[in-house]
Amino acid sequence: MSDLTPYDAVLLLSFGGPEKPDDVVPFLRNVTAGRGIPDSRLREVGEHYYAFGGRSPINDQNRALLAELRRELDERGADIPIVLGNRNWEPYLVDALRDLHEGGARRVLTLVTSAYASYSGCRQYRENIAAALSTLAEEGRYLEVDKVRPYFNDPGFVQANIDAVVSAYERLGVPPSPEAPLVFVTHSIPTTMEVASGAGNPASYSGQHLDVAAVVAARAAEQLGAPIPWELAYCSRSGTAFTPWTEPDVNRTIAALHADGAANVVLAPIGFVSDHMEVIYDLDTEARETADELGMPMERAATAGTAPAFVSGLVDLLLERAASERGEEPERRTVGTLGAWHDVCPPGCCRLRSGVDSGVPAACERTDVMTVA
Ligand SMILES: CC1=C(CCC(=O)O)c2cc3nc(cc4[nH]c(cc5[nH]c(cc1n2)c(C)c5CCC(=O)O)c(CCC(=O)O)c4C)C(CCC(=O)O)=C3C
Ligand SMILES: [Fe+2]
Repeated sequence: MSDLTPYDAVLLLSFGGPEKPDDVVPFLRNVTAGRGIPDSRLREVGEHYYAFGGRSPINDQNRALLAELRRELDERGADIPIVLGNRNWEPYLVDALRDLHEGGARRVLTLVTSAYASYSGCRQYRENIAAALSTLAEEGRYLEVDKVRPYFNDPGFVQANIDAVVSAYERLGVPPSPEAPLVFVTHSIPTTMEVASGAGNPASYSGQHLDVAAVVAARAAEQLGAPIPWELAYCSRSGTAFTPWTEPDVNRTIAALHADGAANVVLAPIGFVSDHMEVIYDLDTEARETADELGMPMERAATAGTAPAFVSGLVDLLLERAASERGEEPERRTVGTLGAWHDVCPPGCCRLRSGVDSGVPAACERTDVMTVA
């Protein structure tokens, strides 16, 4: 019998995506909320979605992950509700929390579908939680919500990525070498966000990826029996050309490797937890076109998705956090050199810009305020 006390519900919190063409503009209006971008521009931004029938695979992938988490919790005898809530689409976060409250939940543990710590993957979700809690408080519904620490260096998540890289080389049929290097890929972010992600933390967003990449490459190399030359590249840059974002772009990296004599390439999207739009468009469509034009056979490694090692690692993290809240000292398992991230973010953690307090309230953060009884 696994104990998730003091929690009485688990929330899987994600980005959300459109399910049909008519959803695309309203979805993008949510993503870009408050920036007043005209619908005509949103339809252009939505081209990737329309090219896939107006449907993102992300919601199906989250429902599949939810089902696997449910199965794993049942298997361990953890009788606790688990539901899905999204930042930008149905089921919306606020509705998911309201349903949980209606069902009697008062203390909720959240798992976000971002493994790495940055504004996009950490604080922005915590801002969404704070906003939802404030709406619910106006309805007289009070909940306490915690969030599981960033899990990029969780042994389960990393194992799923090691297995995926080994399988990708097996499909490629060419062992790793300078002729068949490995490119780890993640989401590009503005460099201001990258700098802010490292403030007060053991590593920035890109530093976290480099640490995971080193472990994945070393362990996969052991299994494949050859060292793996690797690099970290980025995809899905947006914003204007005047704003610097983390580089190099994956297409540029593929071309540079080709120029240096690589005849094949393996892409490993370690920055994403499932094969959503950024993966199927930016990698399986765009990067594949780049590799095809260069005549380079390319294999794209799977994302963690619903790999048993990943799912089991996530449930370990839920149990770990519950134990910590009960005042126990559970083992905080990690791989790599960085160690376990904080359970509760320090004030100012993962800001949009370093040193700039946006004034937007964020939940799951230490208040560092003395309360007088
Ligand atoms: C680091 C990061 C992750 C990885 C961590 C994680 O997995 O959470 C991520 C995930 C995702 N990003 C997604 C989609 C979008 N991201 C956008 C815009 C942006 N992302 C950013 C960063 C990230 N984003 C940033 C700095 C922006 C620009 C500022 C802004 O606009 O906030 C835009 C707006 C249009 C555009 O600018 O291109 C869209 C539509 C989807 C859904 C995919 C689907 O539907 O399958 C997912 C999972
Ligand atoms: Fe954070």
